[in-house]
Amino acid sequence: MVVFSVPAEVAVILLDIEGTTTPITFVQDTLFPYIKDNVKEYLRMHWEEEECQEDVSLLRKQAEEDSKLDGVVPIPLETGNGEDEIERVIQAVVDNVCWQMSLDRKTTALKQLQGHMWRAAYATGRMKGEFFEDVVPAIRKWREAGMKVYIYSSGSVEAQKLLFGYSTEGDILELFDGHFDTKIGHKVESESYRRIATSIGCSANNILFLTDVTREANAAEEADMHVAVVVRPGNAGLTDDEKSYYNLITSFNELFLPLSN
Ligand SMILES: CSCCC(=O)C(=O)COP(=O)(O)O
Ligand SMILES: [Mg+2]
Repeated sequence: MVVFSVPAEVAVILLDIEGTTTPITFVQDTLFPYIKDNVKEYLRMHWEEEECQEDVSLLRKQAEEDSKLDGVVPIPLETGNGEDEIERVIQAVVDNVCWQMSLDRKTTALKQLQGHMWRAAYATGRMKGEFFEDVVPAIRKWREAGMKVYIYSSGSVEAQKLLFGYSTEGDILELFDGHFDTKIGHKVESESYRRIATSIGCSANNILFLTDVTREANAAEEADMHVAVVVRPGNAGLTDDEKSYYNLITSFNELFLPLSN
């Protein structure tokens, strides 16, 4: 087993979700199809609610920002409250969501709606968050060794809390000291990682970030975080240059903590 020795200055482990704690297949085959299959019904049921209208406004604003992109679906304002008019706007929202999902976009607007939609699926037991088998035991060990553990995912904080709160391992939210999503900034921008360090109250070099995406690893490294790239079944392949540049781990068990020396 290859071992990555965590530098002594690291006191915080920051984790990505998809491709790091959780198989990409769970996201692609369970979480995302639920959205595509249920978005129209969800919008019809919740249309009059404030939360739903806030989600739609955010999606509309995002569509305006995306107006130059190929295939973008604009979301018109309702010009009345007749059933046909509401149905016309709902259809535009559905088409916009499906367009964004076809590109696996990580916009805050899309992720916010998804988080709200998954609430019912988790609460009724229709879905349970899944993790690679090494994940939960390793996090428990890190915490016993005094590490703080945070999540940083494109999935909204609400979606993250559902995944860890309703999981195959039960409610494991207590294992985390906090959560970050794209409200702090996008995962490929180094400024996001600086803000996370400030928010946690430590230096960036006190943090080790684990992710499957090298553009995210690169941004974190630029902000002075330590990084390791997680190689899991089903993740995108890495180039030879990436394989030789980054510290790679295939399981959280490959992290060797300074306190366990
Ligand atoms: C609770 S996260 C749901 C998965 C998701 O929507 C997503 O975008 C995951 O992205 P990540 O940044 O964790 O790779
Ligand atoms: Mg990921």
